[in-house]
Amino acid sequence: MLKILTAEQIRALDAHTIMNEPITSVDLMERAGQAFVSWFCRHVDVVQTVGIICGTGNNGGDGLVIARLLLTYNYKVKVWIVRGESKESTDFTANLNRIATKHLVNEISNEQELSSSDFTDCHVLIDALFGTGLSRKVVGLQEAVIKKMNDTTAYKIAVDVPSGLQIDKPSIGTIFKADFTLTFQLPKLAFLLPENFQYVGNWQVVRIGLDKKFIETSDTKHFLLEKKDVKAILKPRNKFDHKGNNGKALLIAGSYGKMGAAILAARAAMRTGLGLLTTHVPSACLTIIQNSAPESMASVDGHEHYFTTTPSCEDIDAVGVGPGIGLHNETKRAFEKLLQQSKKPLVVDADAITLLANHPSLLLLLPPQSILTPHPGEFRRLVGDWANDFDRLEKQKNFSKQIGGIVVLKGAHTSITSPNGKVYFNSSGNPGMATAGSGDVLTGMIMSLLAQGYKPLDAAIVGVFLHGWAGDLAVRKMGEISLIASDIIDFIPPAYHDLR
Ligand SMILES: NC(=O)C1=CN([C@@H]2O[C@H](COP(=O)(O)OP(=O)(O)OC[C@H]3O[C@@H](n4cnc5c(N)ncnc54)[C@H](O)[C@@H]3O)[C@@H](O)[C@H]2O)[C@@H](O)CC1
Ligand SMILES: [K+]
Repeated sequence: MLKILTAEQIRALDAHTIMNEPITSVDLMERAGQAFVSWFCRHVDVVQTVGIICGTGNNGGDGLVIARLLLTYNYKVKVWIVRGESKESTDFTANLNRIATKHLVNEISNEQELSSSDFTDCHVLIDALFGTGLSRKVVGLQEAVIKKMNDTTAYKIAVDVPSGLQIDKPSIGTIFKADFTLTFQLPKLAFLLPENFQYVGNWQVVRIGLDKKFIETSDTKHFLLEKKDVKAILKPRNKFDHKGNNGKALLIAGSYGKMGAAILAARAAMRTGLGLLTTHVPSACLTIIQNSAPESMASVDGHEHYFTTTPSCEDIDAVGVGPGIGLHNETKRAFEKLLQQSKKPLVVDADAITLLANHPSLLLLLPPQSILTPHPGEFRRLVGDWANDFDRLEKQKNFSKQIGGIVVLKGAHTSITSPNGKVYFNSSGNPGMATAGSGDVLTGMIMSLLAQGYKPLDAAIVGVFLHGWAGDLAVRKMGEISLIASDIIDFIPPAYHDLR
């Protein structure tokens, strides 16, 4: 699990590494520059002209290291130093002195120099204006430089952080729009929020050897999940296992015309390793579920077309409710009865979430540790609108606390919040998974894991990561455009295989 630290914590981490490794700050800067260049040389052809725009702080210092190293690898490099009110940092100055080919370095100290600076013949632009030291909105000359960079057609790469982006709070003003951000040592919170994708682009972490112990002891509530975290949670199968001890689940899903949701969730639950599944369906839909998910038993509702009669949860390890059930009054009443009789955590999705939003008194009936899996639209119905994605995250944390349960807010980097305020961001998955039924598959998977005895938070973490990983395997064969929800189910087995 990668910890996500604030800008202040990262500054302390840098300082601690310099003191304790020990390493001089200029050598640490060299290491950061080398890490950047090692990635760069593997991804950018040497025939490309590279423009590097540097501030006069340490981010700019990184830019100068990168310039010097790229020159040794025979890239055609042009450097622009943007001068503002801030003084040169010591390591910036040291690295400026190390550049032998001074004629490649241009200065931008005023609007006039900016207008005569031509970035247009650069194939690649590297932004080293501001990094984690940004403390306020970018204005004046620096803002004009960022705008000019954004206006070019060059492939844009940010060093550590796109200039103008605050890493741990909402940003205002002009921000560099990177196609790619190579960030040092740890992921940054802002990178995980949808509103910042336009600035951060795709991103990757490169390690620069910052102090591991300091990171381990740093306090944070934000984490990025890695494959090895999920591997560590997975339970092995036992030689003497039988279907009875691999979990019994009850899925309440589907209605007339929306049976696909039930089928996808049921099939995903079985592929995720469930022992026994009962799917509760309207009477007119019995044949559909029996034909499409033969591994599931069926429980038949009193109504032909939608959920009205609450099945018994006795002897059931986990219940999943919501996909495709609709919003009828009788469905609301049956759902309410289900909540009243449930003693164990439930997995609540889709229409069941909308019922909770439409009838907030139902929230009080949710068993503790229940898992809600809203998409942003459903989440908005639950908590109202948000001012920005940091605010959305706060609302998600507060809502988890309020219901004493786990909220899985779906999207790229799905966030999983637990009542103790911790947030786990997913690192698997791809845009191909933004397709009808993908959420139903996730519900089936999480319900399956919960029934198999995973703790609710673990069921959510494993379910979300495995779902994304299956999607990542599926996309290689199917492509982003053609991928459909059933493909995700088909790739659960190799995804499990990869994680074992
Ligand atoms: N400190 C270290 O040991 C290391 C730092 N590294 C690099 O250093 C960066 C952080 O460097 P700095 O702390 O020097 O800060 P930056 O280089 O991000 O910013 C430089 C300075 O600009 C000023 N400033 C902030 N916001 C401004 C604004 N809106 N308009 C005008 N001026 C503004 C501040 O005085 C700030 O210190 C990291 O992002 C990373 O790239 C790396 O070299 C790794 C090691
Ligand atoms: K930058």
